[in-house]
Amino acid sequence: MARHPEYQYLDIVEHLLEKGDRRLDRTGVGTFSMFGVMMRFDLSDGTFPVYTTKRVFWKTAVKEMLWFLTGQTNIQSLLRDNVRIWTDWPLDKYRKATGEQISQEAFEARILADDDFAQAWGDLGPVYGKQWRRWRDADGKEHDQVAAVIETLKTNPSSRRMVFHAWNVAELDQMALHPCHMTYQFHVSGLGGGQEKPKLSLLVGQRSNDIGLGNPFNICQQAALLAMVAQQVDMTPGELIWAGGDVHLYSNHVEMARELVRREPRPFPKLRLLRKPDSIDGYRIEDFEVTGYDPHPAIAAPVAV
Ligand SMILES: Nc1nc(=O)c2c([nH]1)NC[C@@H]1CN(c3ccc(C(=O)N[C@@H](CCC(=O)O)C(=O)O)cc3)CN21
Ligand SMILES: O=c1ccn([C@H]2C[C@H](O)[C@@H](COP(=O)(O)O)O2)c(=O)[nH]1
Repeated sequence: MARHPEYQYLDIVEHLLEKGDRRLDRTGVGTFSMFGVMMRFDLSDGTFPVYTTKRVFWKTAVKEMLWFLTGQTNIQSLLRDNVRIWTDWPLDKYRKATGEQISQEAFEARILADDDFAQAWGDLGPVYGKQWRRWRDADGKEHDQVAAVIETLKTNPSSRRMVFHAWNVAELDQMALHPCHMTYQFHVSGLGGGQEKPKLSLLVGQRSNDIGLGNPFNICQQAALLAMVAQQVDMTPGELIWAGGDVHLYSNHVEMARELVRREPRPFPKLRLLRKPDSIDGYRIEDFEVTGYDPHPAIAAPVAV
């Protein structure tokens, strides 16, 4: 039997544990790192690559992807959806600016209850959603890169120019964090005719990746994006190909990593979209049906801010 595709991930984890380059990083936590990594996941049979060697909260990750697609950049809308993974950055900024040692819970409650406060303190700047849907050019015109890619997929699917990306150099200094997953490039195969629908693949270029927390989220949310776009253009999902630049294990994730490589992967779940919305803007978390997910237990780990 073929080796379980999750071993691509576990091999990276193991390599970082054994041979990772020890370095200090921006957060001060310290990492074990390697540079230049690729993984490929075949999604054509409905496979949804949610890792199984720990429970991955795939709904949270997919909700984050849906939030990117809305073009929003304020954590208020994430919190309304009970997604708390971005709170640390505005919280850190607020504490440093005001000296107030507010708890995460109290800060989140205030963002939710007080729109003015959310405006002032909950915005992450022009991060992913803004760049994907409303990239501003030098003349002030806004570009919807996602809609443009979908339009090209419908009208000229053999194009080699179906890309959207978030690394807007002019606006980097206004972002809470620089984009980590940066380039999304689509490719269609099987256009030569025949019975089968064409296959849509996605290559994601990610300059920096937290292998313990970020990667499991990124892989399943990128697979979810591919499934949505494929459905919109009436194609079958092909491969998700993921290319990482600085791929690192934070030093406070070493115990989790050792446990992950001790565990044996179980079959990946399957994803089905229960509804076809009129456009890429119409998806909701309820549209994602995931079956056969039977992971090992969750492992809690701190996020480096
Ligand atoms: N250091 C770092 N790692 C990241 O992965 C990361 C950042 N920073 N900054 C921006 C976003 C935020 N991301 C995050 C942040 C936290 C979790 C996290 O804590 N995940 C938990 C469960 C969280 C939950 O369900 O609420 C996990 O066990 O996966 C995941 C991704 C991904 N990105
Ligand atoms: O989707 C994401 C977002 C962020 N990360 C990680 C990668 C790094 O550990 C930090 C970002 O720090 P930089 O100093 O800007 O590289 O966040 C991720 O893995 N996935």
